[in-house]
Amino acid sequence: MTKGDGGSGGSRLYLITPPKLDPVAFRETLAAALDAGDVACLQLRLKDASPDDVKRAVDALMPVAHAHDVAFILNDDAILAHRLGCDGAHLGQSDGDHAGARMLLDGKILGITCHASRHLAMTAGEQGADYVAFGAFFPTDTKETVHTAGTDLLEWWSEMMEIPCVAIGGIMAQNCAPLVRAGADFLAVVGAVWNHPDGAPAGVRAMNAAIDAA
Ligand SMILES: Cc1ncc(COP(=O)(O)OP(=O)(O)O)c(N)n1
Ligand SMILES: Cc1nc(C(=O)O)sc1CCOP(=O)(O)O
Ligand SMILES: [Mg+2]
Repeated sequence: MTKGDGGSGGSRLYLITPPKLDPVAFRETLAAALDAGDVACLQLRLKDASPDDVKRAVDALMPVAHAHDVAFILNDDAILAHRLGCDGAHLGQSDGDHAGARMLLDGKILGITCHASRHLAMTAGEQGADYVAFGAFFPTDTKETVHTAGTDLLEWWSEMMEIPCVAIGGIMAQNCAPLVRAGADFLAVVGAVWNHPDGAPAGVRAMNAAIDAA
């Protein structure tokens, strides 16, 4: 993950899967979304799935991501990400030992959730995170959120640090401009793409157009 070089503000799209999916049926949906425009990486985020289910999803979806030159990141589990040959893992504050994950994922991507905390972000950077994620920026139906982040955090981080930052939480084409301008390297979205009324490809196009226009 390098600092954004996407749209005018430098942000790129970070796509996260819906929390439940049928891997085989979802292959085509994903391919159509990735055909529609620039996506830097795809995070497989299946909640309450067994390791076997996650493996089936990785086997079905990682080749689609790679065919589109999109990095494939597994949520929540660094050991499984390593075992399944993913390009990296995204870990929250309750998803195990970050320093151990850093060693295991040598040469791979490690992203860490930092909520709205400068302290957590500094610690993640010291532990070798390839990106830090701040959120939630806006209300979201995708997940119950406790923390609220503001654009000051993105400005502070991007002025001070070379490590890329990801903004997440309720981000849509209509509200993303301030995040782009504040220095978010990546905008992570679920609903803006998968719940777009005109379908996921329209969601990807709308997000990229909004990033370019910011
Ligand atoms: C890019 C990105 N940022 C934040 C999160 C949230 O991670 P976490 O706090 O572990 O919560 P869950 O996603 O596991 O519910 C994320 N997944 N991706
Ligand atoms: C998975 C996740 N993590 C968040 C955080 O604040 O850490 S918000 C969130 C949900 C993102 O989905 P949507 O783009 O639909 O709001
Ligand atoms: Mg997690």
